[in-house]
Amino acid sequence: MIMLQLKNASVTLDKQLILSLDNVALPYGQLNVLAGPSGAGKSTFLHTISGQLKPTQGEVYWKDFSLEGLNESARSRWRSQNIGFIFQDFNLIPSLSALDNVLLQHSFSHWRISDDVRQLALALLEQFGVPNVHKNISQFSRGEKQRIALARALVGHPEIILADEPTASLDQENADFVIQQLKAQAALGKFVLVVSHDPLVINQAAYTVYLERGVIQHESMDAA
Ligand SMILES: Nc1ncnc2c1ncn2[C@@H]1O[C@H](COP(=O)(O)OP(=O)(O)OP(=O)(O)O)[C@@H](O)[C@H]1O
Repeated sequence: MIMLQLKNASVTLDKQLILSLDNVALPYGQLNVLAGPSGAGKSTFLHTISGQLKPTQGEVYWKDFSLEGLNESARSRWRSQNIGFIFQDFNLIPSLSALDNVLLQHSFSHWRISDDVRQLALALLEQFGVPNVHKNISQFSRGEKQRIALARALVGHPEIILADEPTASLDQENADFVIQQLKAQAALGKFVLVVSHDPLVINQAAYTVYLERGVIQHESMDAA
């Protein structure tokens, strides 16, 4: 059941202790939320568990697998094969179409995009209600952009989904849509962790970790 584990892990940047985590254990199969005030270390936490940042002390375990022994390029490969990311500001390429944005990662890592991947990208965009997938990103609404970003995050079948404030720039209807999709992914057995201040998200979480000044203040389990 436990997917992510950190024990006695810390991150020091510029001689400042940014994260100090005695014991973090988060399960897959449910919506996990990381909350806390600005500057608490939430983004640093995401960077650490995704291997973009090596902890100064301690190790990150995904199931029994530690990122510790991997060099930077191996960690980067592991990340692109295992993690789907969703961001507050979508991080889409404005000059590309919706479909090309969803396929972009694959076009970097494969010399040719297979028909299966293209079909999956089209199916996800359709499932998420994105009209006219050949239109340029700049012509989509914010809600549609986050749906495109969701499709991009899921097209590689990642086992881990990390979202950084995914609802912060959306209206309630679109925010709800994103939360429901993330919950549905968790229900499929994936590991889902969302960084969020949004009460809409926190209310839907099965498990919330509150971080303050780099330390976990409390954790709460919900019946949601
Ligand atoms: N590269 C760095 N060097 C030094 N300090 C850093 C670095 N990156 C982040 N910090 C500091 O680490 C602390 C935590 O930053 P982080 O971005 O993880 O917080 P956060 O909880 O995600 O904040 P926000 O909600 O505002 O995005 C902040 O005090 C920040 O200034």
